[in-house]
Amino acid sequence: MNILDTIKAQKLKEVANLKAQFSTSFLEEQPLFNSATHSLRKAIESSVTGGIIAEFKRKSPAKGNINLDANVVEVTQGYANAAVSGLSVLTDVDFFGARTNDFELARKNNTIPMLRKDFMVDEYQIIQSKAMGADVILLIAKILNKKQMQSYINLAHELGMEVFLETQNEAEILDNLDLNFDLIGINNRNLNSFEVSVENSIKLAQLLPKSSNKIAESGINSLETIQLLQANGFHGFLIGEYFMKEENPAEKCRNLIQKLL
Ligand SMILES: O=P(O)(O)OC[C@@H](O)[C@@H](O)c1c[nH]c2ccccc12
Repeated sequence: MNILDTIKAQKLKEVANLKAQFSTSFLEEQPLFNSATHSLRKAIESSVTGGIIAEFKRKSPAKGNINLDANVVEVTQGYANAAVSGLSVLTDVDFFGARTNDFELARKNNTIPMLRKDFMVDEYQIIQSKAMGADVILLIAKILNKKQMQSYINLAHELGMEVFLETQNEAEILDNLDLNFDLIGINNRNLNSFEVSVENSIKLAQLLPKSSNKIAESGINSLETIQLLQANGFHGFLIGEYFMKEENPAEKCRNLIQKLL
């Protein structure tokens, strides 16, 4: 089994356990469930600081341990103070080392748009995302069929959240362009082989309409790469490891943004 199938199988089990513990009406009673959301799309469109979405990630299947002991409040507040457009916070425990309260702690201490980074395979997780205070959910085209994506998008929108659609190849883009997602990410990293190719993302970006909000994801580790991606129509940049591998991730982020100004 490849890694994505392994993660997906694990997620389905995790969701079944959660459903048995917490009903959706319990989730809907959570204080954050009814809180107002913040638009990541608008934050990126109006950004004067480069449209960075900074990620909080302790480890990953691709890179192993990155920064296991990082303090989620310190790092995410530091990112926000560096004037990023949004935060991406991993919530997967098994493969990405998230602690169960990372997202909630980040949410309670930040007001900028927050993307819940996880593998959505069930509507339950969309409701759970809203209860956590997420502004945006991630849908990964590679692990969902079109019917699922459409219904998850509708539900997210009903709950006032935006949808970030992640794609990685030509078919995933062309087959899904008619969906009403809010932001579209092109992942430089193939989630099965872990191979990173910025050139692949640049080529794929040409398939997207001008009006779409294009985000380049993964393996971004230099000012030059961002400038090359900007010149090829990308508006936003999702960056994790480049910041998180430092003892002070927010400082690294601040330094990069200063160079982008
Ligand atoms: O740490 P990087 O290489 O800067 O990548 C960030 C982000 O793109 C990556 O974490 C990611 C992209 N798509 C995902 C889907 C699930 C989990 C994680 C991801």
